[in-house]
Formats: sequence, C-alpha cells, structure tokens
Amino acid sequence: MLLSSRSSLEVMLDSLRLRDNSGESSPDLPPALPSRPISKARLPKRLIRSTIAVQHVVSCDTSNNNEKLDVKCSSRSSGGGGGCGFGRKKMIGAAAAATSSVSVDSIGYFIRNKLGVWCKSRNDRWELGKIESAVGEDVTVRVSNGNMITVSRRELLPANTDVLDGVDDLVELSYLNEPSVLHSLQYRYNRDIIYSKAGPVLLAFNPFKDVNIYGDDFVAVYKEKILDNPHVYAVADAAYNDMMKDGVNQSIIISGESGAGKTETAKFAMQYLASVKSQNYEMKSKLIQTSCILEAFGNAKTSRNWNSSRFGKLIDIHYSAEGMISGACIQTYLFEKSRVSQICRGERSYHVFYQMCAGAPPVLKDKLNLKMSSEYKFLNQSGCLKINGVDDAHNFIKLVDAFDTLGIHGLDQENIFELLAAILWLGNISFAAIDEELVEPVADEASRSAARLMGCKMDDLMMVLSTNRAHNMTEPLTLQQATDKRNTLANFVYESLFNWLIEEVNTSLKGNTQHTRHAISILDTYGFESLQRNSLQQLFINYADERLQQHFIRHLCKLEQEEYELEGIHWKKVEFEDNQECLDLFEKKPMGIISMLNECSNSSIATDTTFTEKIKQHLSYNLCISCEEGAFRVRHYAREVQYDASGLLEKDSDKLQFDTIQLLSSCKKPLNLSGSASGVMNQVQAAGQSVGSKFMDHLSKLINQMENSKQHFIRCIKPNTKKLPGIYESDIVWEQLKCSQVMEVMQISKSRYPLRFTHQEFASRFGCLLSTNVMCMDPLSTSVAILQQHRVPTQMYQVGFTKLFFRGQVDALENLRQEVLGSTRELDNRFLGGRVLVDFHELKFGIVTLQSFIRGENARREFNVLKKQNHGIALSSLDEHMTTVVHIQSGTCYIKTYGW
Ligand SMILES: Nc1ncnc2c1ncn2[C@@H]1O[C@H](COP(=O)(O)OP(=O)(O)OP(=O)(O)O)[C@@H](O)[C@H]1O
Repeated sequence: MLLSSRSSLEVMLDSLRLRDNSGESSPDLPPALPSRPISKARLPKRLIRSTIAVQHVVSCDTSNNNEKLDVKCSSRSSGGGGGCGFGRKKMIGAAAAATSSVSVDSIGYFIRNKLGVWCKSRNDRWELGKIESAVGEDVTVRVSNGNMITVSRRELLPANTDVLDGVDDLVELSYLNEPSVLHSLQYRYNRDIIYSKAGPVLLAFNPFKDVNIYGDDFVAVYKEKILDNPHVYAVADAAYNDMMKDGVNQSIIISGESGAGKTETAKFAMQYLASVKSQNYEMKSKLIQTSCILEAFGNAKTSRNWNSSRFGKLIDIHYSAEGMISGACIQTYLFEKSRVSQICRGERSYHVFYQMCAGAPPVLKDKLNLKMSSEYKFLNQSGCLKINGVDDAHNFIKLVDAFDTLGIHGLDQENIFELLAAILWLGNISFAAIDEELVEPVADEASRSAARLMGCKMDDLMMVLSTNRAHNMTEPLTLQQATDKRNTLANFVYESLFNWLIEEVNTSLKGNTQHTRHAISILDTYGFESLQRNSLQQLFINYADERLQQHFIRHLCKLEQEEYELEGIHWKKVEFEDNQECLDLFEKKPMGIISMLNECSNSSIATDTTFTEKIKQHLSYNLCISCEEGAFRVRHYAREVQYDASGLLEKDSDKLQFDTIQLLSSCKKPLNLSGSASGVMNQVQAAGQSVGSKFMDHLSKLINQMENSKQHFIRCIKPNTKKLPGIYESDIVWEQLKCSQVMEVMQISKSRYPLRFTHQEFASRFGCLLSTNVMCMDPLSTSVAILQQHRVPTQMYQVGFTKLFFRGQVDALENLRQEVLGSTRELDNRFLGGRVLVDFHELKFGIVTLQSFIRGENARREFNVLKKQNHGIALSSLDEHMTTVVHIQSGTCYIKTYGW
C-alpha cells in the first residue's frame, strides 16, 4: 500500500503548469473558490452567488437556478473624496465593491421573489425597499415607509435577507455593499452592540456612553470563553492565548480618527491583559494606574475629543513562561509640546495644569504661589478652562494616588508640581519696550516665581529672555523673538518633565526581567489630523498614520494575496489602494520630505521658502504632492491636507539657543530635569538629527517590532461628529470604513483560507490518521493521502506548492487525532508503568514471534527498526486481516498496517 513519493508532487506541479499555460483549471486541482458557507444565516432558497469583483465590471451567473443575476461594479464616486484626483482614484476599491448593482436580467427575479434592494433617495440616503415595477432604465421601488421612489436600475444594490441583520462578522453578509454594511453596523449600534468583526479586524464603535460591558465579570466571561462575540476582551484573550500556545510575541494595533475611542480601547485591552492571570496584584494596579498619569500629562481637550492623547504610545506588557505579568514598558512618540504655550480657541492645555490649580492642597498652593487657572495666560488664552462633567480637583487626588502606587515619592512629586507651576509663571512673564522695536522682560511676580520654581537665578532668566547670545555677540530681542524664546523654554521644560515621568513609570513597571519570556504590545496611535492650519506636528502625525495604514494593508491585503499567488492556488485578486507612492514621498533618501527637511534644518542658509522650492523641484513627479505659495498639499490615503511651510524648519531643527541650554543646565532642582534634558539636547544637536529623521527611525523600529510579532488589528470608528450617544451618521461611518480599506479587507476575508499548514506540518500532525505506510512518503503525498482518505471536501482546501490552505478549522481531523493520541497515550502510560511494562515486553515478544510465523518478515523488520529507536515506543498487534505497527515518537503517533 505504499504510495509513490514522487507522483503526487509531480502531478500537482504538472497540473499547475498546465493551468498556468492554458489559463484553465486542471481537473486534478480542487475547484475554484466556492461561496463561503454562511454559518448563522439561512440563505434564500435560491442561492445567489455574489462574487463581487472590484475594479472591473464583471458578471456572475446564479449558480443554482436558471435565471441570471448580474452583479456589476461601477466606479461611481459616493462622495467624500474631497474632490481631489487621489480621492477618486481611491474609489477603485471600496466604492466599487460598494456599488455592485442589480442588473437588467435580475429585476424580474427580485420582483418575483420579493427580494430587498437598496436605492438612494433624493436626500442621498440609502433606503431599503422592494421593486414594484421596471420600465426601461427606470425602476420603481416601494421603500420601507411606504413611499415609492423611481431610480435608474444601475443605482440599485441587492440587500441581504433580514436573517443576516446584525451578524457578528460582516464577512457573513451575502452582499458586501455600502448600504448593507452600514445597515448591519447601525443595527448593532442601535442595540449598544459596539463591537463587530470585519474578517480579521475588530471594529469598535465609540458609544459615547457607558455600555456596561467591561469590568471583572466580563473579563471572567471572556477568559472562560462563556462569550465569544466580538469584544476588545476577545481580542486581548486571543493575543494572550496565542502567546502562550505558540510562544510568539503579540501586538494589538489600535487605529482610528481622533475621538474614535483608541485610548479607551487600549485601556480595556490593558485591563484584560493585567487581569488574565491575577496573581501579580501589585503589577496589575501599577499598570492600570499608569493611564491616569499618562492622561494627566499627555492628554488635553481638543475640538474633536475632550480627552485627546497628544502623543502616540506603545505599551509592552511582559509575561513569564507561566503567563504571569513580569513587567511592562511604555514608549511614546511625537509628543505635542507646543500645546503648552499655544492653544486654539475652545481647546485646553494638558489636564494636569487644571487639576493642580483646582486640587492642590493649600500648603502646596502656598509653596508654588499657585493661583486659579484663569490667572495664567498659557491656560486662559483659549477661553476654555473647564470640561463638562470633568472634576479637575478630584482628578488631582487620583493623580497623586497614581504617583503613590507607582512609587514616585513625595519629594519628586513636589518637584514635578514646582516645574508645572514654573511653566505657568513663565507664560505670565510680560515684556516692556526698551525702544521702538526691542523689549525686555518685566521683573515682577511672574518672572520671580518662574526663576524660583525652576531653581535658576532671576538675572540669568531675565538675560535669556532679553537677548540672544551667540559667538560672543549679544543681540537684543523684538517682542516676537522674546515671546518665542519664552514659549520654547516653557515647551521644552514640559517635554523634559513628560519624558522624565515616562522613565520613572518604566522604572516602576520594570519588574523582574529575568522572568520575562514574551510580550504583548498595545499600540495606541495618533489619529489622522487635518486642521485649519497644519504644520510640522500634523505632517508627522499623518506620516505615521500613512505608515501604519501601509502596515495594515500590507498584512491584510498584500501579503495574503501574494502568498496565494506564490503558492499557485486559485484566487481572484481583490484590488486595493496601495499608499506606497505617498510613503515614498516622505521616506525616499535623499530626496524625500523628511530627508530634505533634515538637510534644510541643519543648513544655515536654507529657509522655509527654499524648502518648498526644493520639494517642487525634486518631488513634482510624485502625484501625491502639489506645491503652492508658502504651502504644499499632500494627498494622504485618508484625505488631502494642506501644510503651511512657515516655521517648519525651525520646528524640525528643534534647537534651543545656547544660552537657554546654559540656563537649564544651571537649574538646581533635585530632579535635575532641565539639566538632564539639556544634556540630551546637546547630544541631539551634535548628531545633527532633526525631529523628523529621529521620528522616522523611531517609527521604523516600532514597525519592525510589530513585524516580529503576531498582529491583531482594532479599527475604532466614530459614529458621529457631535460626540453624542445614540447618533449614527452613515456618511461619517462610511468615510472611515472606505479610507481605511476595511471593505477590501472584508472582500479578501470572504474568500480567504484562514488556516494553513506547510505540507511537513500537516503530514506530521495528521500522519497518524493514515492507514498506509507514511514513513517512506514525502510530506505532500502524505498530506494529500490524508485529505483523500478522510474525504475532506475539495471545496474546503487548496493544495499549494509548499502549503495546504483551509477554509475553516480541520475539526474533524483534529478530533480523530485526539482520539488516536488519547488511546495510544493510554497504552503508553500503562506500558511504561512497572509491572505493566514487564507485561508489555512479554506481550510484545509474543506478538512479534507470532507475527513472524504468520506474516513473514515485513512487519517484524519494521518493528525491530522502531524498537531500536530509544526515544520512541513501538507496539505491534494482529487481527484477522492485518498487522498494525504503532509507533509513538515525540508525541506523534504513527500507524502502519500490513494487510494479508
Ligand atoms: N468603549 C467606550 N465606552 C464608553 N465611552 C467611550 C468608549 N470609547 C470611547 N469613549 C468616549 O469617547 C471619548 C474619546 O475616546 P478616546 O479618547 O479613546 O479617543 P481617541 O481615539 O484615543 O482620540 P485621540 O486620537 O484624540 O486621542 C472618551 O473619552 C470616552 O468618553
């Protein structure tokens, strides 16, 4: 019964070659992709195959009936593209997938079967209805409120049967078009079901209210697998289990617009991961309290979010081999320090300033000469001091609690508050004119308090704020120069304080590194930003977002499809928008935006204008950029943004004046924050690396870290711009789904093969199920033999050059394997135990002797070979029709039979 080791491989390669040459499927190969079975839903009796291809107009016949349903794709824009060419180009994927229309041939079918359709009403909203009649191009649809709407038949889209309303995974929908996906998500959102799956991606809607689905009880329910519906806890649980099972680092990548809920989602994920093994209570509470400190110092009210994170962060949670938390580490990037001195109308500076002013006890207030927040220019300039429903004084108490939990002791806390107060007083330093143009700082309460709290001499501070000193020359300052210098100093002190705090937090979370085996990282990214005036901060935020989007599509669209192609399996390619061109714009060396910025900000003669000219000269070939007077526009994957060039070079070089560095180094504070910060600054300046190039390196490291881990993606969605519960704005939701290419990811997921084994893995895992001699067969032949022998339906898998691809789990095979292993392990245990072992030897030799009498030499020889292998166990048995040799080695059971 030995199978030839060459034949199946050769046959497969031949058939693949044949197929490639002829363009047709070989009969030896599994059939083309079947429709994915719909698990929860009952399909309409007449099954309609819904192959919606993107980009090109395609038509597919109904597979099970005589009537024809054509599903066509058009590249009609459905708004939001911002009117730019790039935006329209983007519609190729998502919009095309979303506009598959009900064609002429199928109208009759829809009428007869009373099937639902989507059509757009005059106010541009999707309406669900049933076709009443069709005349020529026009179709009359009765929509759900009873009204009749007449639309062109090309504008109709098929609707899913209502059995599919609110499915957990959108991939289960028969029709993945815009209104169907939006309807399904709205159906869930209206019922406070905020999590849904889009294939491998978890969609998390911001409910803007408490939905009571978090906390210890819910953690327990997901830990025990009592619930398995989509939830951030389920994602965290999968990451934890994968880490324990495969011994591989994991990462949870959370993305979405500002205010979409990334930080909250990251906190829930962290809460779960800190609780999954609850023995290390101290580390758990430290980890949870970290958020309180990070948010106080790094979050602020913006126009989009009352608690917006003004930095990106990656939290690594470390685990021991037993799955216990052994420590954690936080990396931050792109901290927005300019917010300290400049805030837009209606926004706030960092929460901690308001918390301190409202909640500091009288003794501390006296020490800091602290006033109400309304008395500080840095805080009152925006006209917004309070946030509805937020108690700053109470949050101050919570912050001090968090400091205590993390072991940041009293003296350090006091120094932190002194520096915060110093910053506020710096902002109140005013300038008096000394002639028509030049100014000097006023020696008043503000400058005295700032100098005292920073620990420097008042005169030194006054000198720095009245002159620029370079190359032994002293130049007086204009009002603008003096104000900028003061603000730069304040921003720098705050940033140094923030960095120092992160280091302190990391020291506290370090734990026992000796016990660390693996880590789960949570990435809470900066959301894409397009403000009225966009400068360096937005340029880098949007570059980072672009880079992470590339990572997202690379993993979920590109690599997956490339693997199918490389493996030579049947696959209908889904087109998606690759943002590589836009990334090249930033990353190319030496002529990308970041390299050119770096070069210009290190040059003494370059200006913002020469920088934009350079962009124009060297990058105009790239379709993603266009230049204007004093600005340039970048066509990002999300939308087009105009960046103001003024001040870019100065912000990118981030240089402190030499006299400012000297001032900071002279500060005598126990924390020596400013001193250590100026040391770092010197190094940076010496290396000549601008903010942008440093950030690009940092981001590359971050992405590499992700690449070396198993990734789990969460996309947060903002249901409305009003930041209110219960409001679902379809166009806002669609814009977010479309930009992030979630539609394309779903298209791929709908027909993907989620489970895959190399031929070797499959053969060694399931070889024990083969009743033929597998020892001499190559892994591919073994794999094919297993699949054939166990009659795995050919629609469920495809055989690639090096791997087997499965549509779903191979539960049946797994169960069989468990049975075989279970019974052999039992034998194993029994035979290995004392007396039984003696019985086994007697039995074994009895069998062998008997066998050699009856069966000839074949099986006996095989058995003897196995017997000689010390690490295995072999057992031979005999029945009426065949002899079986069972060999257990390294946990795998091999069964060979020799027939009569
Ligand atoms: N799952 C949730 N349950 C309840 N409220 C939520 C949830 N997610 C978000 N929110 C609410 O929305 C607000 C904004 O969320 P969050 O700060 O997490 O957004 P973000 O995407 O991190 O924004 P940014 O990019 O500006 O930092 C939260 O402060 C909270 O009020």
